[in-house]
Amino acid sequence: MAVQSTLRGSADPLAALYHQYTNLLRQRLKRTSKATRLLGACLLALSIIAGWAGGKRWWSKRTAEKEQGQRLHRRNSGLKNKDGSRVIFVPYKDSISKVTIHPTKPLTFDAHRRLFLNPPRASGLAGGPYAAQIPPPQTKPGLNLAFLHQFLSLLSIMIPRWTSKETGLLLSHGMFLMLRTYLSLVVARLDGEIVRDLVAGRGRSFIWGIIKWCGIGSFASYTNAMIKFLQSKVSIAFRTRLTRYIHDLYLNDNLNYYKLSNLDGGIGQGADQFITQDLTQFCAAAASLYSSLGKPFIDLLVFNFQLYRALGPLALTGIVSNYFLTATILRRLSPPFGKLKAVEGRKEGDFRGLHARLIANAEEVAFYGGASMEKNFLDREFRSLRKWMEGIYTLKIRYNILEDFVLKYSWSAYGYLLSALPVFLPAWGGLGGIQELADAAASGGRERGRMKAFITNKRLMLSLADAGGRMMYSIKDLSELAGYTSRVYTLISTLHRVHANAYPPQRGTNPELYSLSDVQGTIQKGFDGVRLENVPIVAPSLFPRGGEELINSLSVIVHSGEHLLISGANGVGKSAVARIVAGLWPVYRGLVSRPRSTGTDGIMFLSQRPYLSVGTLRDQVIYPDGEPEMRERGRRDIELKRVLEEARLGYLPDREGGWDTRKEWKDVLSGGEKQRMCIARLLYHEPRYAFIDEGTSAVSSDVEGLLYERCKDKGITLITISTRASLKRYHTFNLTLGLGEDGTGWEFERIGTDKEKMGVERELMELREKLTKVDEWKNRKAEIEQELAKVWVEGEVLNPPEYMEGETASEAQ
Ligand SMILES: Nc1ncnc2c1ncn2[C@@H]1O[C@H](COP(=O)(O)OP(=O)(O)OP(=O)(O)O)[C@@H](O)[C@H]1O
Repeated sequence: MAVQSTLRGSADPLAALYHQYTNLLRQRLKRTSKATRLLGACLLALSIIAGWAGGKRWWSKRTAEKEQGQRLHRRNSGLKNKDGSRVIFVPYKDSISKVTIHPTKPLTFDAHRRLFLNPPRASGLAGGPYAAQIPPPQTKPGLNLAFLHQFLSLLSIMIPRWTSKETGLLLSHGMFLMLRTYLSLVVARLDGEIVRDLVAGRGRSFIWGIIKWCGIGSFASYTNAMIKFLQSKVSIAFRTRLTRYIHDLYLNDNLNYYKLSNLDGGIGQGADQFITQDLTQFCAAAASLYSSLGKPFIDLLVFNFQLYRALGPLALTGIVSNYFLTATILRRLSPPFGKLKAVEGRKEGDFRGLHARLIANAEEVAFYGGASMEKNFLDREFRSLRKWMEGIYTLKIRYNILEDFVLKYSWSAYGYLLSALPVFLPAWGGLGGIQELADAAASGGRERGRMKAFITNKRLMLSLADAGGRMMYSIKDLSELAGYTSRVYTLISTLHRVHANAYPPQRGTNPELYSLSDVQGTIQKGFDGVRLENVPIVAPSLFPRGGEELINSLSVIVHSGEHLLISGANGVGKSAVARIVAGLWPVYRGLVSRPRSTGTDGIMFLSQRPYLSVGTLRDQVIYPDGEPEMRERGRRDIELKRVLEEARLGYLPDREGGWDTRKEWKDVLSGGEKQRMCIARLLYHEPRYAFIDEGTSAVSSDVEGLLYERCKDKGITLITISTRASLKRYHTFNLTLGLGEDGTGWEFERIGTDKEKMGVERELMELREKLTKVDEWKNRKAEIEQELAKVWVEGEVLNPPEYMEGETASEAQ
């Protein structure tokens, strides 16, 4: 027959493989003996029974696990494993799903530090004189070596091992991508055959072709759906890895979550936008890039090969040079999408941050009636974001016109030209040209042959154009990915810097006094007491600036049972002392000694603003412990009830509906109740030492006294920060800050000493003396008022008005 597909010569490799193995299996089965078959049947039966028993056990274990999960979820609780991992239970659909979280090993962080803090010089990310910023400002997010280094560094977190789950996901994704390419090839061939049969008027073949088309179509749809599904799975798997890694680095004993925005400042206001939005977009872009680059790449290889066979080397040269030309033009003319996206991310973050701030302080703003001011801030931020985005869209218009024209229309025209090669230049037209020459010798059917070859080639060309187009579109996607990559890399590098306390002095400059590059103090943990020796109290500034000295050199020691009151005017640095002992602020010079642990048997800090966590009522009392820790310590709800009663909050469990009630506690409890809840935490944890920063300022003085006495009875040594002199009676020592002319002096004295008593008596005598003069002052006051009541007119004195006369008369009486 004259009509032959140019592709028919290539036997379908998958079909051949399938036939070969089914034949092999059939032959093997025919050759087996009766005994072997019997043995096989027995083994099959045994495995079915074993499978059933195993399945039953698995099912009952799962049911028990679910019940336990539901109970623990209700209590906002989980399980702790011996290897340090935690099992938590999260609602999933109508049931509860179990999630095991393994903490990142400290060694992993150490190993990664090289990637994030010490990048190769060639990448252009090495700090140089700009170590204050990561990445340095001269590195623009875009398609460059810096992007490659950043992406590979993040990849080492997203795919930590070849044996990890993500590798499996990527492999199966890749398999489906290849399957899809193969199906496109089959579809292209089938398309040609159907048109050929239609033109030839062969009804049966035509119908058979349509049936095959539908079958392949449904399989192709399944493949497409799986590709999308696996892409989302890859994206969420990447996100899970990165989020857990970042959380482990962000929320740990080194207090990185505090230091990141209060001391380092490398990522601006906060990490929330980075961890939520930017990370999601990065993972989605990275996962889609795999298919948007991977699939077209496979398509390009396969289709180019097929077209090379069908249309000859001239066409292939044309196609390949077309790619290079297009890629060069688009790359030259594409705006810096990476940089644009990175800035957009930052602006989105600022806008979102303002909203979060308003939600957190809604009550305060409402009392002030500050809605219009807040609206101004929000509108201004949104306007800036809008302007930026409009700018991006305007830049995109020009690029999109060019991109569309080049990729859709000029490529199609080029495709027609290439498909016509076998017809007009058979000698240059590959297999198609040979076919053309053969058909020319035979009589009839030439047009039909051309038609089928053209349809097949045209479809291949379309798929190729589509693949090539997607590759080219990926240039833009890649640039945007570079922007997201830069944001996520910046976050992780900054976290590593905070974690490792890596603040090298800036080259060519001397570090400022009290800069993070020049921290020389020592913290000694494991001391039974609190001691500061020649420690300057310094309010830090964001790196690389130096901090502001509040107190030149403080030396204090607090032993067990010697309660200390820290007093002084506002802003002199009372809370700063607590921040330094807690490790929030650096110890620039001198020595700070404190107990090793925070919490039970160690030291606790109650901040000036009472904090209430999300979770149940129980969680509020036992914070920062969770329920698993509480059970581990062998503590029971009945003890919590007693603790609440001691803090004068015994009515709460009944009022709020039990220990497992979850509410927005910061809105439910009053100011005084919040402070008493914090005292309840102290009574629950029973630390040896406790800093209480204005912890009872909203509590009535009688209850305040009771709370202090209760804490002392429990053996807690109190270090109170307060301006209330009445609190002196519960303390042994008093540290007064902010003395002297410049306010950097301090005095440490025992309360109730002779010196102090003399001071009080002197004050009493002065007051008594003043009281003796009261009558004298009263008479003088009356005289002045009488004088003032007269109205002077130039030259004469008018009598006071009538109503004043009555008043002066009554006063005189
Ligand atoms: N995170 C911070 N970064 C830099 N400076 C800060 C920070 N927090 C507070 N300061 C500054 O440090 C100084 C001391 O603050 P601190 O909170 O210790 O005052 P205080 O004596 O406790 O005052 P108050 O009685 O009002 O609570 C203040 O001038 C304050 O502006």
